[in-house]
Amino acid sequence: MIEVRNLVKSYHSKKGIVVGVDHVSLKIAKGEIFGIIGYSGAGKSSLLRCLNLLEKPTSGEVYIDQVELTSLNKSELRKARLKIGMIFQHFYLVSSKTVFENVAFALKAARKSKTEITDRVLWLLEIVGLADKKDAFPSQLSGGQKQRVAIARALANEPNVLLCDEATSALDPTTTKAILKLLKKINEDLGLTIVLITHEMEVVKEICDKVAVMQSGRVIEEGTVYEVFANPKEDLTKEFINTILHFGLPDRLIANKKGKIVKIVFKGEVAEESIVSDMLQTFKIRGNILHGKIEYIKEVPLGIFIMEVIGESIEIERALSFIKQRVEVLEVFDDAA
Ligand SMILES: Nc1ncnc2c1ncn2[C@@H]1O[C@H](COP(=O)(O)OP(=O)(O)OP(=O)(O)O)[C@@H](O)[C@H]1O
Repeated sequence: MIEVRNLVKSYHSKKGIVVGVDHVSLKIAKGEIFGIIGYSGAGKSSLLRCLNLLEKPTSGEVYIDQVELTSLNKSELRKARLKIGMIFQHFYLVSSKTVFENVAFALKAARKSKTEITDRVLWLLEIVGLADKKDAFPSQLSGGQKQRVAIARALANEPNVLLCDEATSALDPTTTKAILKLLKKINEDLGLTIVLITHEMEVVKEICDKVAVMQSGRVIEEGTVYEVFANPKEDLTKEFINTILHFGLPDRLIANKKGKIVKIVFKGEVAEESIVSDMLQTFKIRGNILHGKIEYIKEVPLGIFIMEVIGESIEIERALSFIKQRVEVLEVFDDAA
């Protein structure tokens, strides 16, 4: 339902031309929550803003529901944009207007009747859990409540797509969780496609179905969140995953290792089986678990273990091939973790 083909966005700056987005192609299915992760300057905002043409792409195409946005005239684009909601890190509420008026404003622009507006605003405030704050002003709200108002406003015109620009980056971890839960609920209840950009892997793990990793304007890795967590290919992706799985080993352990250090990833139900203990009983080896964790990504278990396997080389080889037949990812570290 969203497709980006060969998108380029470059800027003219004093230092010359800066390429924000460098030939990106992506497909995002209807009803999906799609995360785009990257460090500052990777091109996430530029890409997101090209999806509703807040930024005009330098070249390439943007399709939303088969409509190519860059080919629309001004009034067609205005109409198309009503179906693409957007929320931001800093909320951008109008401080002189109440919560009700902030949400109603978006509907007034779409020329709805007064009763229609009242009914819809009250319904939206109910959805975001702020019915009791309708007469409050933004200054009287917490950050999480402000973002809820912004979400209600973004949903005012029944969009099919919601773009989230670092929507939880200004919030504390508990409020972040609550806002992500609300986004998930909206995604499920209203069938909304959500594209979010973030620099936090936790946000991706919490609600995204798919993720694209950006670096220097390019998408360097892409896939389902589960697969990317289970088997990251690029160093940057591994770095992001490490921020929540913390699998770095102390240098001291690596320097003093007696056997082989291996990383074993168990996917799905395999994570709950006793493969490691079977291996230890079957072969003449000893194993020290250095790190072990079972993560649940959308309730599907993903087990990641790092262990030192000690014994005769031939026995270690046999043990590892035993494991290899039962799991999809087995990495052997010789000198580094
Ligand atoms: N209006 C602009 N003029 C000049 N260069 C820009 C402009 N907007 C973005 N850039 C440059 O494009 C590149 C990508 O920026 P972008 O803001 O899209 O990255 P980002 O991943 O969203 O980072 P951040 O999270 O810091 O916003 C950067 O090198 C940035 O300096």
